[in-house]
Amino acid sequence: MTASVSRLAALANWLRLYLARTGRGTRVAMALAGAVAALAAILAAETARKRPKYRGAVEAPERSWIVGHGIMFLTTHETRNDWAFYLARNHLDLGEGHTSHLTAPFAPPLIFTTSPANVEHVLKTKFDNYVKGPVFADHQTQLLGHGIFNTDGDAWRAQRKTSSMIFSVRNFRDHMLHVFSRHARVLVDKLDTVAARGTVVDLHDWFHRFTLDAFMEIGFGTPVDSLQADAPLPFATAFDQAQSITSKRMIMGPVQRRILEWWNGDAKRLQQCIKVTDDFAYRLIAQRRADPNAGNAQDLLARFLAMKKPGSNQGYSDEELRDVVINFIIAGRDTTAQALSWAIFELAQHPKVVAAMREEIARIVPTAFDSTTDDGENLDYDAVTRDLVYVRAVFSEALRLHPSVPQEIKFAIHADTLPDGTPVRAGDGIIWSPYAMGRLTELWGDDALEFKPERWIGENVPQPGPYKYPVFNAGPRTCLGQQMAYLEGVACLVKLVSKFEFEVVNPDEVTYRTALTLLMKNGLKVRVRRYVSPAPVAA
Ligand code: HEM
Repeated sequence: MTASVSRLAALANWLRLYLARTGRGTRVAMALAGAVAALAAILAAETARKRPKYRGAVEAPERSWIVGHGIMFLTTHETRNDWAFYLARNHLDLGEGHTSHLTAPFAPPLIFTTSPANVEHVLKTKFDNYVKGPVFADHQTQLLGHGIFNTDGDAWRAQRKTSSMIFSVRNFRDHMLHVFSRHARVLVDKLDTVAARGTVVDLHDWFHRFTLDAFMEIGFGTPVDSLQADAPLPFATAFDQAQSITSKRMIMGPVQRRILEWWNGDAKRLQQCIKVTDDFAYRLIAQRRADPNAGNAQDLLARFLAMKKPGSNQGYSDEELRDVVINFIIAGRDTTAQALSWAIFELAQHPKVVAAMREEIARIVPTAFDSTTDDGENLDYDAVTRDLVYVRAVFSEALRLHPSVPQEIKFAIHADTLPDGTPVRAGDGIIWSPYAMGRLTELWGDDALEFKPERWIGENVPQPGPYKYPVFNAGPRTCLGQQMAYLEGVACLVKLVSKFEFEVVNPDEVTYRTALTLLMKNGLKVRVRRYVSPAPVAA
């Protein structure tokens, strides 16, 4: 921002000196007016070209003359998800349904929907017609390369097949649960120390370190022990910043984003961040290639190292493995760390929910309250994956209001019609917002904005299904790690809630930073106290 202002000031100063020296004020003013008029005409024509010309295509509100929703896109970046909710709410209140059009000069034409039927159509029924495509690739390739989040077709299928091998029930039960429990134990010990001192900690940062440590072991067979370090790893800081910069591109055309990023310095910042994340990934790959025992390992990277590329006799190159590492760190670290952060944020404001969790934990895994035993290794798999119904509901409910992937986009290959009758042209982008969908009374009832795990529980309570609740995506590209996320999230919540009380010291500052995932912009600063469970009443 400051750089932009000083560039503008320098330009104005140069113009002032030039006019004073040459005495060409009138001619320059006329030329400038002509240039502004020409630019306005180009922008208006470009925006009009993107506008739907057929009946039944309703434009989203908040449209400006000449640039469509362009100004809204730019000015609402910081509050992107709430803007999506506002847009959906406003559109529904106007009686215009769940789907609207967004237009801006040089951006791809976009259809924004919160309709579960439309989401099902895009993610499952017409899966082959809706792809990540070249626009998404233009935005994300710098960071994600050709990893699983940023590919379609055979390249995606091959990566999905290889990576799905680690997500087996046997691996969950015999390996992952123990890894999560062990790293959660480190977190508990650290929290114990700060509870004794009464210091404030940023739990958001600690959760990212916890999930990174666990995933580095599970995914790449390489411990990093970042929870033990005094500060976040430089890699992690660079990674978060790179995500934030690339997510701004979501609604920009290629020319527009290049100019803007050059102007505001993001282009240079992104390059620097990617250098840090790449160095981290390449070091990891070199270590594994040099490890004589790597051949016996069963982790994700080991499987890719041992694999030949589809239709070829060659193994994956370092560049391709770099893409695997970066994509899976986003998948395995960020999403679950953020779900845990938002869950604790909600729990700190809902003591009755915490009491209900403790009641369930006391019934099903009572050893969790015992600080003298290392319950870490002993958490029961069936308890975590099946019996702790209320704790699981807390995790689902936190994700409903705060989905780790708050917004998604796919592009149409061929013209089509959505189930609600909205026509789609070839090349149109379809955006849906799990964040907005999770808050709509039309989908969740009058108490949609309340944090209420009870809504998930009960014999006759229908589960929402993945299209009304597309938090884990759905269809052939459904999240591969959903079960793993619940395993990690529930195990961690059991340990934390049975041992600590959390007071959020910056509740008014807690908000998201617009990025691919739902990072907390100012962290989650908490004061921690040891929870002492009441002594059992003698019968
Ligand atoms: C609360 C936690 C999680 C949430 C909310 C979540 C959500 C999602 C979403 C929305 C997608 C679709 C992204 C897209 O295509 O643009 C996705 C895909 C994926 N997720 Fe997760 N995820 C979570 C945890 C995990 C974990 C722990 C892993 C394990 C590594 C994982 C692995 C994946 C993979 C590999 C894909 C790509 C699937 C494909 O394109 O075929 N996720 N996830």
